[in-house]
Amino acid sequence: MSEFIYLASQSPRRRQLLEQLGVKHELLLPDAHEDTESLEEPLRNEAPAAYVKRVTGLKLDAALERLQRRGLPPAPVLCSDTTVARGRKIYGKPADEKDAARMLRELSGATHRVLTAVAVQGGRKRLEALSDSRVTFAPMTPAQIRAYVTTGEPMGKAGAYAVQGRAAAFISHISGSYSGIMGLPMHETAQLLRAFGF
Ligand SMILES: Cc1cn([C@H]2C[C@H](O)[C@@H](COP(=O)(O)OP(=O)(O)OP(=O)(O)O)O2)c(=O)[nH]c1=O
Repeated sequence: MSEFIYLASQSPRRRQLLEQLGVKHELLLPDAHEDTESLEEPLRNEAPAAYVKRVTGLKLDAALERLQRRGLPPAPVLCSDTTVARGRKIYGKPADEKDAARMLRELSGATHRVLTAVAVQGGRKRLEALSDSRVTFAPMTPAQIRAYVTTGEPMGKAGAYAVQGRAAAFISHISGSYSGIMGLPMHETAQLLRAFGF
């Protein structure tokens, strides 16, 4: 039985949340030449839940390949992906500030879903979980959206906001998993890791 897991994620939120669970982990980050962006391209008409699960699987495949290539000691590998969705529309990480403002305009005054898939593989065993939450944004004025985008917080975040940051001021209601919205659902992750003996 392994003493630690590999966290294959560049997200500081995921690292922080895994630390909160008290699980010993090492980062398994991509090489400079690895193309991680293209893994996150949605297929045409792909439903959000199918999308987030598929991307998580691709991240995990890439991470396992990396582990082999580097000849690192074996241990379970954990990957995750978060996406925001309204109906079938998928909101990933904004390309730039303009894109962030567009997303926030569309999310303002409405309820959307935040889906986070987690997958762990150890040996040949692969287990997956999906966290599905709902977040309601109060109406935001154009000036509020501009000011929020200027903080830089939306960049690198699905749906162009951070529940754990200043966007909290605009969130009137949440149902589901706060940690899942932030990027790693603690309950589901703990359950998966328990199945690997943690
Ligand atoms: C909705 C929301 C997302 N996010 C973040 C979590 C994820 O880091 C990011 C979604 O992008 P992801 O593609 O899920 O993850 P990532 O590219 O940051 O990291 P990696 O693929 O290496 O694991 O959005 C928040 O921090 N707060 C929020 O409220």
